[in-house]
Amino acid sequence: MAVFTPLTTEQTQDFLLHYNLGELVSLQGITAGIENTNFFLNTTKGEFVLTIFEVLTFEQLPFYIQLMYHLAQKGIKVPMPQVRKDGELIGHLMGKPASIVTRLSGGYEATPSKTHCMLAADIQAHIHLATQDYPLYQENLRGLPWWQANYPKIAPFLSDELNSFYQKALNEQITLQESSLWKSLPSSACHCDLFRDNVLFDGTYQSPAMGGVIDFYFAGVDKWIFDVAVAVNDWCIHRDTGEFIRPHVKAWLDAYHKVRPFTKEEREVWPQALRAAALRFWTSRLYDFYLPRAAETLKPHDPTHFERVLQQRFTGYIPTLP
Ligand SMILES: Nc1ncnc2c1ncn2[C@@H]1O[C@H](COP(=O)(O)OP(=O)(O)OP(=O)(O)O)[C@@H](O)[C@H]1O
Ligand SMILES: N[C@@H](CCO)C(=O)O
Repeated sequence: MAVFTPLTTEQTQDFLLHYNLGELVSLQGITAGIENTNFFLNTTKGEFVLTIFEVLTFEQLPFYIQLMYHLAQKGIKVPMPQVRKDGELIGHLMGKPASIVTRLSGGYEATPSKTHCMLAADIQAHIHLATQDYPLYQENLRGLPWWQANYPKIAPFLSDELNSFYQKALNEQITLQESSLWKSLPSSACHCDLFRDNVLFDGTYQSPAMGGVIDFYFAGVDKWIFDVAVAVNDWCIHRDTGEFIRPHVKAWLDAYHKVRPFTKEEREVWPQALRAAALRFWTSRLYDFYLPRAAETLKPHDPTHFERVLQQRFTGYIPTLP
């Protein structure tokens, strides 16, 4: 369903000529994604994923692809972009940018246990530490300025009650993110979309092992605490209510803290960071729901889910940081 750009055997073989990856063995379209065309690509040299970028441009891609390369080189389990014979990581295929990365093993876990949370938190903390010396800069393109720019487009679709709720949350973030406290928090290139479907696990449900983190295409420089908030708002909740599953969120925060200890300032802003993370996805989901892209054929994610998560982060249980 989501193979927007099909490829023939010959086109794939021609593209492979730009790499030292051996001969084509098989190519199979992946139907899961909604942004790009992805294929599992097997060659005589190994198993890879070939991506044709449907939305991101050639100029926008280096930040994301080099970031994966930077992390993979440091031994963090993320797809390793393959270097072409011309030394580049990105090429052209069917008039669109395209790359080949290593295929990670495992699958994503729809119902993560405490152990899955600990493994994902551990790799998140290692990613944060490892991007401190990443030289490319791009702010989180789905950060506060994006919410402010796009709220007026969404507002006409919302009830008065939801508009006041949205504005209350947005105003809190404007005050917070202008503060010297927020600006002083540790930051570097973050995944910014570390949801369950972007982490692969090997092993069994009872005894999982980290397969790796995928889909870095919302990555940007942001506060580490925001990235943690994004993750726990997805991994550690009851999906029907948005409430935290307390043992899961505790497991996440403890595992992260063991690798990269939280600071006093982060403890101070934590409840607001959780609301920032909920507002970020409520905004993008409202935007995609009411203002879908012209060519979009797939069902957008449910915005009311993040409305509930945000409500919970104002009135419900907030875990304390270790
Ligand atoms: N390097 C990889 N190794 C193993 N599997 C991968 C890899 N990259 C992608 N996949 C598989 O392809 C699926 C779709 O990939 P991805 O999530 O990146 O799609 P997308 O269209 O780029 O983004 P989105 O999830 O935002 O729609 C994943 O769920 C995963 O199963
Ligand atoms: N994780 C986002 C989708 C973008 O990958 C969401 O659930 O709204």
